[in-house]
Amino acid sequence: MAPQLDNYFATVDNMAESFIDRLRKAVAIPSVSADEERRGDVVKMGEFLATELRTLGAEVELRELGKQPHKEHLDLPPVILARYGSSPDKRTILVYGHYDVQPALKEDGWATDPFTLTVDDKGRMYGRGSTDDKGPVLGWVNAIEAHQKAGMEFPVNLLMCFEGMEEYGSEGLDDLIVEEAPKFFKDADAVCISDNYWLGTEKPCLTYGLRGCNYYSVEISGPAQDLHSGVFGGTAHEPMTDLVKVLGSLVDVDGNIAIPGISDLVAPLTDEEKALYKDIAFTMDNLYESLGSKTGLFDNKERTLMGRWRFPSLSVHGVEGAFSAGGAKTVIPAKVTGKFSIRTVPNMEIEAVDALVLAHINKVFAALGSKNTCKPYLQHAGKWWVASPSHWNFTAAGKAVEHVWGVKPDLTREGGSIPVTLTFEQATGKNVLLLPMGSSTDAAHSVNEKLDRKNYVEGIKLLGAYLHYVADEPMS
Ligand SMILES: C[C@H](N)C(=O)N[C@@H](Cc1c[nH]cn1)C(=O)O
Ligand SMILES: [Zn+2]
Ligand SMILES: [Zn+2]
Repeated sequence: MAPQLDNYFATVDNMAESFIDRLRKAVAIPSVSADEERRGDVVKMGEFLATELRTLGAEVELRELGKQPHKEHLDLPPVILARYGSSPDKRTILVYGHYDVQPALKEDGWATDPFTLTVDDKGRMYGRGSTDDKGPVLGWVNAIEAHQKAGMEFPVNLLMCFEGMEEYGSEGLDDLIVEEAPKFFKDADAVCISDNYWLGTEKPCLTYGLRGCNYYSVEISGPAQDLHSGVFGGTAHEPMTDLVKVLGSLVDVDGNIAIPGISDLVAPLTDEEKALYKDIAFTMDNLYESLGSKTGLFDNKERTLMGRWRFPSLSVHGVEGAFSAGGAKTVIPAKVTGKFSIRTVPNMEIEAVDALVLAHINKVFAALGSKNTCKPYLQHAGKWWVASPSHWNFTAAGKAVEHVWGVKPDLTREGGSIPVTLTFEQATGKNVLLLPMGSSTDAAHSVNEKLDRKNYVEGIKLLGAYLHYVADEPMS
């Protein structure tokens, strides 16, 4: 019999404004993990979350992780470990999320201040972190509060692990998960992560795979300081010119990775797997809507989905130290650092990819015959993850989606990365489910990131409903 959730749903609807207010407070804390200057705000956001949870009666610990690797002057932000309920008669679900966000500046092209939650007349709630991942993290907090307000018993024991470095490769968290697997996480029966997105705007999904990410810096230096290009142009090897050649050697315009040996690491596509793509509710128009253009690499949905989920990709992100302002400064930058990443898929191992990338860059640079110095290095890495969706954790989530949204969810993989997903699976030995709240048009990591009010409110219902179905599901 389906759990009786009408009271819970009505309470969530009644509390919607206060839940939006909680998100507004969270978005106002610019917890950008990649920005050293914002480290205090990342800590503040962790403390905000801890206070919200304590107020609701959860037991909360702030775990320090020590210094940030390669940046020893910086303390890593704390991991929030929390427990709500400890009944031996209930199942225990471990949820993970992150309270840090990607960088955001108004001048990047935001229509509104990125750290002021701005709700438009269509219920689109704009703000950095709204969908990635403050909305979903607060979804768990809100689900606890709505149960209390509704006078309903919470259906499971909830363990929570919220980190503040996910957008910077989850520095330090792997070790904590491994250490706590037999301690704080020992009662967990399954794991749930809400930190990805639907494929489109209408149909919810459950996600059973993620790509990994090897993130690189290539530092090229030569002159002792920036130079006047009129005085020194034509007399010295220029770091930026070298870097453009190196970056240009990595990938072609059709998205093919040009590093020798990379494609040999990719697991071959089977006929069985190929057949999965046609039934997924996704159209080329979904892609164009998310892109805001028609500049897709492929003209059909199957190949597009494969490009996102099951083949690697290489993206060039930026150049530190290069002239980037408006105007026409005639400078030769003395030192430039190119940033690029490779999204990895089965069976690409971090170390194997790394060896090929470094060998390729060193070879390309050597062939330039430049007297500058080139230093490529792996900045951070996370492994890909693919799980089995044939588990009661997924069955319960599927029923919850049908109850809340009235439709069976698609089973999807995700092109992005959540580095600790595999660690949770391996360290706890439990099934991991990704249960997204936001949609394909949310523009995570981009300008004008948003979460639709409907996805937030129904998402809070969904997280709560999932826990009820989990409580009812027979162990398989
Ligand atoms: C999918 C998740 N919400 C996310 O955005 N993950 C980041 C994590 C990351 C950062 N560096 C490497 N991985 C992403 O996929 O970019
Ligand atoms: Zn993100
Ligand atoms: Zn995220």
